[in-house]
Amino acid sequence: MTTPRVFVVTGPTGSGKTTVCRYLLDQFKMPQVITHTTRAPRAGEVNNVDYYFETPTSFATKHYLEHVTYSGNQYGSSREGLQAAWEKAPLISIVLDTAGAVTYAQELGDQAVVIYLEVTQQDALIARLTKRGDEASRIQKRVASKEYERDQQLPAGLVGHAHVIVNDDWEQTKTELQALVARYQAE
Ligand SMILES: Nc1ncnc2c1ncn2[C@@H]1O[C@H](COP(=O)(O)OP(=O)(O)OP(=O)(O)O)[C@@H](O)[C@H]1O
Ligand SMILES: Nc1nc2c(ncn2[C@@H]2O[C@H](COP(=O)(O)O)[C@@H](O)[C@H]2O)c(=O)[nH]1
Repeated sequence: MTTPRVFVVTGPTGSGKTTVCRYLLDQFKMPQVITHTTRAPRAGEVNNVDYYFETPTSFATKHYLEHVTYSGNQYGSSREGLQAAWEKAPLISIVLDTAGAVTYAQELGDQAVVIYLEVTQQDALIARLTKRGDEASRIQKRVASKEYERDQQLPAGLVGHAHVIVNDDWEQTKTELQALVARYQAE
């Protein structure tokens, strides 16, 4: 029987965290934990699917396992969200910034399978955000944030715990993800 675990997908903005979780859902039926945010939806994002989009007032009423401020917006995830996803499948995923990933590793231990995504060329990250359709002003604000700088490196608290995947080549990334899922499906 597969042990319940959460794949915590973290890394810099634009590194492919959301893309990886979509792939895990499509390919392996791994439900994604939906988190809460006060940021405005991007084009095509849907409330209760991509995020629970909150006002600052409604955000404050929720009970979080962890919450952070990222580039001026608030984000948070709950134990209830994890349980709801685990009711559907033993292997689930969540997208978090590196501060959230450190908290999950501390709180959940081996139940948290942390994947740190990185991209060799930093220019590629900004090009990907532009291609994704992010407004230039939002990209500039994000790139100037201290969280952006921080997430460029694997935090000390995740060294020896995280699986590092260089997401330059999507085909190679898929191969590494397939191996990781197979390993945890068998444990
Ligand atoms: N290996 C890859 N090669 C090229 N483009 C990629 C690759 N992986 C993801 N992308 C593209 O890069 C863009 C950013 O990816 P994604 O939204 O998954 O990043 P993210 O890490 O979730 O970003 P953020 O933290 O800003 O939400 C998307 O348009 C996605 O299609
Ligand atoms: N610690 C947490 N980080 C979260 C959560 N939900 C999303 N995120 C991370 O925030 C940034 C920005 O996300 P974006 O969708 O605005 O690009 C990114 O690193 C996400 O991984 C959360 O609940 N907790």
